[in-house]
Amino acid sequence: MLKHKTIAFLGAGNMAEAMISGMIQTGKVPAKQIIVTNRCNQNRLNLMKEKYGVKAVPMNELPYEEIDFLILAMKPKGAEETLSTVKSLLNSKQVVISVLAGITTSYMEERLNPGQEVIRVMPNTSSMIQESATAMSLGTYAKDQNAEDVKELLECMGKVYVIEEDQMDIFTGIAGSGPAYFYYLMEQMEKIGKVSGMDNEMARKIAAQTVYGAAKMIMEKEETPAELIDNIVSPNGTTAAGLEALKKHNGGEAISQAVNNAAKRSKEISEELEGVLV
Ligand SMILES: NC(=O)C1=CN([C@@H]2O[C@H](COP(=O)(O)OP(=O)(O)OC[C@H]3O[C@@H](n4cnc5c(N)ncnc54)[C@H](OP(=O)(O)O)[C@@H]3O)[C@@H](O)[C@H]2O)C=CC1
Ligand SMILES: O=C(O)[C@@H]1CCC=N1
Repeated sequence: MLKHKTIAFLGAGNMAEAMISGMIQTGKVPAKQIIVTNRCNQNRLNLMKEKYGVKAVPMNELPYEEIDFLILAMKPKGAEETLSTVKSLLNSKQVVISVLAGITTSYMEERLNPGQEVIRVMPNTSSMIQESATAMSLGTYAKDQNAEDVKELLECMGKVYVIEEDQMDIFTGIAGSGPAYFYYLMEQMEKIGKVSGMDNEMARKIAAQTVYGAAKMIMEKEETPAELIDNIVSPNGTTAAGLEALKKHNGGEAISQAVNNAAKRSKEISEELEGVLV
């Protein structure tokens, strides 16, 4: 089905590129069926065209009548203006998909024509290599067939989880922002490796392989994280010493706070844009 769909991105930034990269790699969506636009950065559009073979056009040349799925991929603060612009350009068969943090389906529905299908999505930048953990929540009017097609589209970018929209903030805290926490962690590992005399490229690869292996164990084995930790810890050994330092420096609390703070910010964005004081 996807090969007959035309998908347009309003926004040509990091997230749009990661999603396009994932889509193209599967071969399920022909590059010529993908259109990308932005407000002003022509260099960026040229790059998307050259790198992925997609169509890249100025905003005023976007062929709305050809579009099946319109993906909003600009910053959340641009949502209001964009929705009011596209409202009169869309027909009732087109689906609006938003990847914007904090923008709720009801926010979109209130600003579009009655009955317009909307789907809220939260991918992450690992879409680039088809390893995103992506959430989707359906708006009031999303039809089953379109929801299935959008899920198939998102599966080009990795794993997809259909969730209730009230879980979207916490999902954003864990998975939308999550890659950044692991990059941060790996950056610290690389730094300390370097301080101890290790080549930093080598330390980076070693840290990444370690995180990758640990993630793969969780994905492929039945054991819980606690059981997997148990398999590593020797009494009075190196891991016990490492974990003791993590606990002493509130490592667990730091992670919880990071996720919570991101989730809180997602909720705040919704409230700010709805005009509710926070
Ligand atoms: N980066 C990430 O990891 C994730 C991001 N998101 C969401 O994705 C969205 C985009 O983030 P990201 O790609 O990182 O941001 P970027 O700043 O990299 O890209 C934003 C893009 O939107 C364009 N743009 C801005 N305003 C408009 C507009 N009104 N109409 C069309 N295009 C516009 C910009 O170009 P120009 O200025 O030329 O218009 C630019 O190409 C955000 O809403 C974010 O919440 C969601 C999940 C993960
Ligand atoms: O930082 C942000 O707001 C966006 C949403 C999730 C990841 N990046």
